[in-house]
Amino acid sequence: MEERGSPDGDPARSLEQGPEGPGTPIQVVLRVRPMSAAELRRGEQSALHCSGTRTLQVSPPGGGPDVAFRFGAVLDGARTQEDVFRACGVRRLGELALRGFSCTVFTFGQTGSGKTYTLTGPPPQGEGVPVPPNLAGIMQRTFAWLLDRVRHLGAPVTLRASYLEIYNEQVRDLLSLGAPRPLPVRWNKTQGFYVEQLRVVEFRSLGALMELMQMGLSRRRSSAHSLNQASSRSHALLTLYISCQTMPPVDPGEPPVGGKLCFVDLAGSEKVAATGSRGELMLEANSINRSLLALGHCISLLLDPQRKQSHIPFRDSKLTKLLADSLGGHGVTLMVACVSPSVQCLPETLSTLRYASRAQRVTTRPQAPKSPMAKQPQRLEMEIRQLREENRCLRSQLGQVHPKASGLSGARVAWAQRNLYGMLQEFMLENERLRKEKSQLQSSRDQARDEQRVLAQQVHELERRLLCACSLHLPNPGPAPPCPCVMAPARPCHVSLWPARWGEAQECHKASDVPCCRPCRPSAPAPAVTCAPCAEHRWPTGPAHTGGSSCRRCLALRPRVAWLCLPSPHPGHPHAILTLPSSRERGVIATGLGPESWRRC
Ligand SMILES: Nc1ncnc2c1ncn2[C@@H]1O[C@H](COP(=O)(O)OP(=O)(O)OP(=O)(O)O)[C@@H](O)[C@H]1O
Repeated sequence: MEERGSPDGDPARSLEQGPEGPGTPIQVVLRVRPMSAAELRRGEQSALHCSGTRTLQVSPPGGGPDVAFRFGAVLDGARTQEDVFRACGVRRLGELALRGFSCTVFTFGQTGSGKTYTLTGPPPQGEGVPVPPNLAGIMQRTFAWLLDRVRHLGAPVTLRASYLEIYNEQVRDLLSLGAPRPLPVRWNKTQGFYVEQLRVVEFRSLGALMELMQMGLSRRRSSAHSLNQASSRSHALLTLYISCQTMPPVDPGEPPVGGKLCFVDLAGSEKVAATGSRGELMLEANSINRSLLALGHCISLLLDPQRKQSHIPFRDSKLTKLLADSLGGHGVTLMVACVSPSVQCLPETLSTLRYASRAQRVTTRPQAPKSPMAKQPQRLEMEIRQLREENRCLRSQLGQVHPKASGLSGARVAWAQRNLYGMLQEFMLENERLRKEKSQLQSSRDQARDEQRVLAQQVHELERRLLCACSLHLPNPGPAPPCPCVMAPARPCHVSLWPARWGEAQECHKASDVPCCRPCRPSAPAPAVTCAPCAEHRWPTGPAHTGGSSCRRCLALRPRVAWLCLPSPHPGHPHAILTLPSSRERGVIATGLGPESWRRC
């Protein structure tokens, strides 16, 4: 007897040895369904015989030696749904999922071999008619066990579910609120392949989960053909997301530790000639066969020890993308291979058996996602590395700064080098102090500016009033004169703003005895003039008197003579000297200026 397959033990035992070890093989359980009523009617013979609990013998129809296949468990047609559930060790997978592992159960086999029956039981007898409890499949039994387990766990667990199908190479959400529409499959480093916008529904009770499953099953594509009256035309993936909040997350936004339990009901491989599929059924069959071929190709390549994981063509189909982690990644995987006992189905059965034999030699490297607490040492290590690097940079910067240039004493530098953080703190305090000082200075500067603006306005107003007053007392101010004091060759005392009406700013000379610009006026003496002829009368210097050094009475008494005009003794100044008959009297009158602007030489 030829024996195929190399199971190293049952699934449970292998997982007990530690799924986090170097590599765990995919566990394979073989289920042989009983002869169907149609097969019995046709009088078909069985070609399969179970030998013990783990070996299947295949008797070729034309005679010849039996071929034996060994799997983790072999279950014949007499085994109940409960037997299958127990033999598959799904509870063990559930426990692993609760610990954060990603677990997958998938059924594989030709069309009509009993995959859907194994996972979810027989098709419902009518809408809303539940599957009898004794016929419930692996999924319902796992749900019941899980909800019960969570209830007794004593720690808060969040349960959510998603349900999708891959139909004609399109992913459709079976739990979508509207009509299912194609969803993209994406990839990222943390999640691997995932379906974008897939609806994930939280549930709290077994009833709610059953409803979700029924909703998905009712929406899943199925059709009738010669080998199966309710043949699934799509691959369906129901995933349970289990989040255990046994320890508080380090970061508030961080999701709790979570595992996954995924049930995959693959569509069955079929020979179109055997099923008689035409039109749409044939297109569906081609799509199913193509994706199963891609899956088989990946499994074959995964067996090659020389082959690196990155070279496995998981991207060839949506199915292989979504099963990538279960087959070659960090998941724990159980495959339930389903076959028909009929001799008529033997070629497909042998194909399934070979497929399953290869699969059970594929190993994965199960890995639970790191909990936040488990991540902590890594995180701290990274922080320490970053701080060391920062420290090194600061030290090198400090070395570049000369102590004298930085204004730090040698003792302070030594201290700072010993304690870089202390130094940084000191700089920050100093910086803060300087900022405060700067803001105070800025506010007092602004205040002074405001005061200056008010004073300038007041000055301007006063000057305006002064000018108004002057213009009222003068018969004709004439054109704007320069300040008379500029004519004196004396040192300027200051620059004064002469009234705008009379021109621009002029230099003022204190030496002048005529008050000129405003600031000079108080300091300029106002000497009294004594009449030269009579030496009796005195009058204040000013524009009111035009008679030179004679009082009005003396002027009236003296004889009138012509005045002599002489060139100016001050080059560049437009004035003339008038000589009076009396040699003792001389005066200077600026040409073209009013009487108010004369002065004595
Ligand atoms: N172990 C079993 N005991 C009794 N009936 C079974 C068993 N397995 C399968 N059947 C019946 O066989 C028929 C085909 O089964 P099922 O639909 O599960 O096959 P399948 O492999 O899912 O097919 P497909 O790939 O076409 O969807 C169904 O009527 C189902 O009730």
